[in-house]
Amino acid sequence: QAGSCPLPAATDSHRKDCFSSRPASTMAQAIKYLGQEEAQHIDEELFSEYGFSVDQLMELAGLSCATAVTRAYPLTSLVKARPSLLVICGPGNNGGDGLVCARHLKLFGYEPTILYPKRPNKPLFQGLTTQCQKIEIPFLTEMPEAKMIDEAYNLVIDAIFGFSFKGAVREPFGSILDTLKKTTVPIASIDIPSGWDVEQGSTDGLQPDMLISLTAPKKSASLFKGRYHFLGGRFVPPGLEKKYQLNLPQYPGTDCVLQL
Ligand SMILES: NC(=O)C1=CN([C@@H]2O[C@H](COP(=O)(O)OP(=O)(O)OC[C@H]3O[C@@H](n4cnc5c(N)ncnc54)[C@H](OP(=O)(O)O)[C@@H]3O)[C@@H](O)[C@H]2O)[C@@H](O)CC1
Ligand SMILES: [K+]
Repeated sequence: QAGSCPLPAATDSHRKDCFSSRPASTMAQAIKYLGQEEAQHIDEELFSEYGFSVDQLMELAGLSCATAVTRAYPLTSLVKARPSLLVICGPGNNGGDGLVCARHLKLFGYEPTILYPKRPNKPLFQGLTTQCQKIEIPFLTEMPEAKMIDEAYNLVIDAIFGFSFKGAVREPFGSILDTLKKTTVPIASIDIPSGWDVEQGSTDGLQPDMLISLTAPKKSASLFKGRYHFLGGRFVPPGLEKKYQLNLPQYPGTDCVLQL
């Protein structure tokens, strides 16, 4: 394909620009890290102005998360005999992303188990729960002890809180996060490490090994110290990206995730 590039002596960066849908000038600008209100405005606009439904975007978000997990922790890299994962889902849409992620990971050959202690009484979440139950993903009735988690699972997926988290953590999630802090298995956090202030992070909170930022990273992601930071949620319309000056990097080919 390189022969079709109109630039003379196409270097790698020239080639990238040739096959990019955006002008070269925007590619160098740094990706924007969003504040809490800005993330919520973008979310609302996707529904109100752009006509998306929650379940549509949740499906794409959860698929991105499952795909990113397969990149960072391929089946062949897992240390336990079984490809077991613990997915902990919270009471909002971050928890919904976790349910979708668990379903895809099961189809990708992993063995997820879900903890979903506070379930919203809404058809969307009931449907996502049924879908997981029907493909024989087990649901735990209580949070295991840290030692048991370290023995049983290769990875914990943290889908407890996302960009709407505020204030002091309420139960049962305070105890769940306290237990998670005592575990040594890697943690992959969806959108925000749960318990972190969306903008300021947390000095004594979770220290996940992986962060999957959805749509665009939030401000606290600049404090993430783990090994893998991925961007997912490849559904942002160009008009919205421009309005909020997100400066999103180009996803490779047809991929739904990108390692930052
Ligand atoms: N456009 C996008 O990018 C898309 C984003 N998506 C995903 O949605 C996520 C945002 O979802 P969200 O707005 O539903 O909020 P989320 O963060 O899950 O939490 C809300 C829940 O937590 C609770 N809660 C809050 N604070 C608490 C506390 N201190 N202690 C205890 N509980 C607390 C709060 O309870 P309440 O205050 O209502 O009692 C409520 O039940 C986002 O991060 C991304 O993952 C995708 O699905 C689709 C496209
Ligand atoms: K999270």
